[in-house]
Amino acid sequence: MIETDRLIAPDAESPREEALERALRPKLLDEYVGQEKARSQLEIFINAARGRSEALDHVLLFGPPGLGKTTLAHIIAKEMGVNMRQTSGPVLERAGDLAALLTNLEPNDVLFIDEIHRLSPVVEEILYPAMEDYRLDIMIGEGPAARSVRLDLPPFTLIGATTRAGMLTNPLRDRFGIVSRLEFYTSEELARIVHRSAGLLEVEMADTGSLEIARRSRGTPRIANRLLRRVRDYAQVKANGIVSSEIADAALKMLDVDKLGFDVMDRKLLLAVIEKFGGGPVGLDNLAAAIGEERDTIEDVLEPYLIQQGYLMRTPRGRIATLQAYQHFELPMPKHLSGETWQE
Ligand SMILES: Nc1ncnc2c1ncn2[C@@H]1O[C@H](COP(=O)(O)OP(=O)(O)OP(=O)(O)O)[C@@H](O)[C@H]1O
Ligand SMILES: [Mg+2]
Repeated sequence: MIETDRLIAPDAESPREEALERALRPKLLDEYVGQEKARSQLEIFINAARGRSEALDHVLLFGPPGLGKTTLAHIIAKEMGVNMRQTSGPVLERAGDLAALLTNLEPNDVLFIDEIHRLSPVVEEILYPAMEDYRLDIMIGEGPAARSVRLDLPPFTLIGATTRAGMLTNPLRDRFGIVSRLEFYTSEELARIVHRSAGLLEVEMADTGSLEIARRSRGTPRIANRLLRRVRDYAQVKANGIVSSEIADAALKMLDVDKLGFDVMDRKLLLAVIEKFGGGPVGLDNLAAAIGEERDTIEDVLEPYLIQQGYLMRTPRGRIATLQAYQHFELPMPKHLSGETWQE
């Protein structure tokens, strides 16, 4: 029944999982759990824009995979009462691809560009005047016959999503009026999400069961929903389908997700820093080679949660395992960590 090789990988892997996710996706701002800051800001801006019958200002959503960027983009369009067109950075190869999308928008529509840090420079160039003045400047023809044509666009809202705000060029970032950073969710928030999803999936769930799943979901709704589905299978076969905290715990143990929600890859990374590199500092390339993972996967997917939870530190000289990491694995602490005021 396990459909992915990394159970807690925060990116959606199969088309089947994407379909399942769509079914669980909240549709309105009120159903969107957590992210208080982003939500309360958006609520005001959306109401104001609607009140003036204007397009909402351009929105940049950033944060690790699976925290709800795509979900929020859909919600914004829905709350604005407009259509949403969706594309992604790598798909827009030529200026004409973007022009085709933009010229088809209705007034105040949303254009959602996922992975916006991967736009090609030529596409980015024509996006600037489109965002700023709702204007397209495109070249038609080649050589001496080439001429520039200007097209007026209807007012629209660009929503960009990225896991890598740092990779956006400054001119692009500056053109977003609303910038929202999504944060990892607390266990209580994730428990609410699990509870809601369990209702939609018609899983019988004890509150203690949702909390057990929530605690082990790496702060990420996508992982929480995925673990819920696996736990449901287990409960169905082993326990009349009712998910108690004991059942959740047993299922997650079987799936090799530990008490902190770390899976095989998390443990491999932390143990490599500790055992192969003496606790660090170790550079990203060396670490990637040691555990056989891509640099990008380490930076985008594995590290953010380990850093946020205080198991790993990112320093100018490389990654360092913290005291907590040694304690988690019950390993003897190196001297430099046993003192109280250890400094890098
Ligand atoms: N705030 C939330 N409340 C309830 N469910 C949520 C919330 N955020 C995300 N989810 C659930 O998590 C799933 C993944 O969210 P989403 O696809 O929006 O993540 P993402 O940030 O776009 O990820 P990626 O970076 O991989 O594109 C959604 O299908 C949805 O069911
Ligand atoms: Mg997404």
